[in-house]
Amino acid sequence: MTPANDESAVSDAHSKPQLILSEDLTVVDATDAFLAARSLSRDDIAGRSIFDVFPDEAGKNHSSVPHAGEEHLHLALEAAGDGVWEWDILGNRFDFSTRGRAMLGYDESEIGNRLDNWLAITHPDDQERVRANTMACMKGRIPFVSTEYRVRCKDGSWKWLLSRGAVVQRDEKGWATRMVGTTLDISAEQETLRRANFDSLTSLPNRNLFRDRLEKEVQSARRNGKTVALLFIDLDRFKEVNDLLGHDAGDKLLRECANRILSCVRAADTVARLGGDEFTVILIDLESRAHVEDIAQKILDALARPFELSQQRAHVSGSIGITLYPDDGIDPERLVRNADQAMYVSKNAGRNQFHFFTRSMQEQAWHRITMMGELRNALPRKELQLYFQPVVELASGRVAKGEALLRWMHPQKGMLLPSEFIALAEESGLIHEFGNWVFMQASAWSKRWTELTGTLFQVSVNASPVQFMQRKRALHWGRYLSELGLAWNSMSVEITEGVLFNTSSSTAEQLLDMRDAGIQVAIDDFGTGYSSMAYLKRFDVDYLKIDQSFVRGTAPNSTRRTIAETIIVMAHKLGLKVIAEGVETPEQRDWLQHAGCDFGQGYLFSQPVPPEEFEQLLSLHSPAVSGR
Ligand SMILES: Nc1nc2c(ncn2[C@@H]2O[C@H](COP(=O)(O)OP(=O)(O)OP(=O)(O)O)[C@@H](O)[C@H]2O)c(=O)[nH]1
Repeated sequence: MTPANDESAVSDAHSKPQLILSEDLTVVDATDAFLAARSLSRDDIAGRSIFDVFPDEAGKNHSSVPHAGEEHLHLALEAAGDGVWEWDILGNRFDFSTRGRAMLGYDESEIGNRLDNWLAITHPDDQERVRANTMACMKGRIPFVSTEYRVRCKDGSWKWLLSRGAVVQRDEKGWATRMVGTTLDISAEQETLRRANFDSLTSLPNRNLFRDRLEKEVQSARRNGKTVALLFIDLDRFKEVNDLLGHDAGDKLLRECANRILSCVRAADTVARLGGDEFTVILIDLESRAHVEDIAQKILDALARPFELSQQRAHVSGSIGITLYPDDGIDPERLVRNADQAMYVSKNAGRNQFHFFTRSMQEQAWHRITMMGELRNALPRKELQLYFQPVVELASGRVAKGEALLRWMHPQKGMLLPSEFIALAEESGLIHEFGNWVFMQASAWSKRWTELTGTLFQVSVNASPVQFMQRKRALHWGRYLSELGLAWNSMSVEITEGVLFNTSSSTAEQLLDMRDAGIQVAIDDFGTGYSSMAYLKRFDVDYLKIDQSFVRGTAPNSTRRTIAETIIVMAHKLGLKVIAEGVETPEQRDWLQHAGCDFGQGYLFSQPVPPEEFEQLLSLHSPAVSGR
């Protein structure tokens, strides 16, 4: 808000001889001092144009030097702004008051007295607007001119000015011969506006301005019967750039991404950064769907080029979701959601690609939202249950351990496997609650079966990488075991190799804490990921679980079996025990036993079963239990 229309400025300034003007140079109020000096009452001036209040002074002659009568006008104008200008069009003379010049750091001797001298220090991007607005006023198309533009100060910086003025004299043919006006420094307001609307890292429009633009483009397309495309872009694996090269390099990459995306679109299109590594593009005046595809592909190609970041080279890619107005939706909110959903489809399909929004995506999204709501209630409604699958010692054939597996007994859909809901639990953060519940339940069963069999009976639980990510949600499982009075190796935790490779300190610390508490660690699905032996040593892992793809359906002498045998030998050399998953036939069991594998798990022995059934299995294989 400028002083001219700031109500508080009116009351604060009553002691000074000031006149308060609105944007169109109408008098809002005046200070008592101002009125007293001119023998005017408030009623004489309030709500009237400045040029009506001072008709005699406004534009009496062409002279660029204000004569005595005009001083009122100048005083009044100067009180309303930081500077007063007067343009004698016939005399080609543009006068800017001392106060106005001082605002920009220039004195009387600097910058000439012609309009072009001032236009020369006007920002090139704003010159045309200044000219066009002034011309409109001169031609009488608008009663007052009001333009925001940038001017270069003496120190080289740019200031945002608001210039308002009017034609105060015309010749007999109606040509404007003289204009006067005021100039305000609005840099501070512009800066506030800029901060509210632009992203400070990339200078692109931020979420705020993006929403605004999308709404405007949709309105304009509605009026003109045009199509708008909205692209949602999320960089792939950008976190790795931050983790490996540092946050500054990540920032640099984001800035470069902004430039690359900008270079793929036209000036009238909008590129915005919503935050993090998320960008959006609004494409207008579309010719065809193929046109959108071309631009999306261009953006993907641009992002896939290597980034040179302070002597280091980085690679990322982008996943893009696209939605069209009006085909997919007419509401901007809806369009953003559509594009976001389509972007997730690109991510899940392998990244570095684009997908258009489809109705079935919307249905899937609804399905996810519904499932998420139901999942939140699963624990309180006691719908979660543990099943157990035996782990058999191959040499003796006895059930040596059990793996706890989570099941969701969905009231309508029946029993759901972890693959159908764990990703949702990870996304919603419910995984922390679920993980703790599983550990506690499984510990209780371990305790019971240890008492029942008379020997320590270890139960393993699966832990998701997400459970290790937040230090503030540390897994206090070791403490829980002591409270239960359970032995240190009553429980083991199965993690995937990815957890070992996670560079975050939280993950490493939590894993080592767990090891310190005596909980054993097994690596699940071994052989399918990075399979680095060095990491196994670093975290003092106890068990390797060979992925079932190396066992189930494999032929004797096949490469898969050779890999499995090699893993067994290497693991033993490192002092690790090996569990083979997916054992389905006696032939596979015999081969594994021959290869020196310690334990086996699979349908040959038993499917995962509820705890009561598991207990029966135990009694079949354990003399202590069967003897009771
Ligand atoms: N350098 C930098 N990093 C940021 C900024 N804002 C967010 N981030 C990081 O950007 C990363 C965004 O990660 P995600 O999009 O979740 O993950 P991603 O690694 O890109 O993985 P996918 O999207 O699944 O392919 C997080 O690690 C944030 O910490 C920023 O302004 N500068």
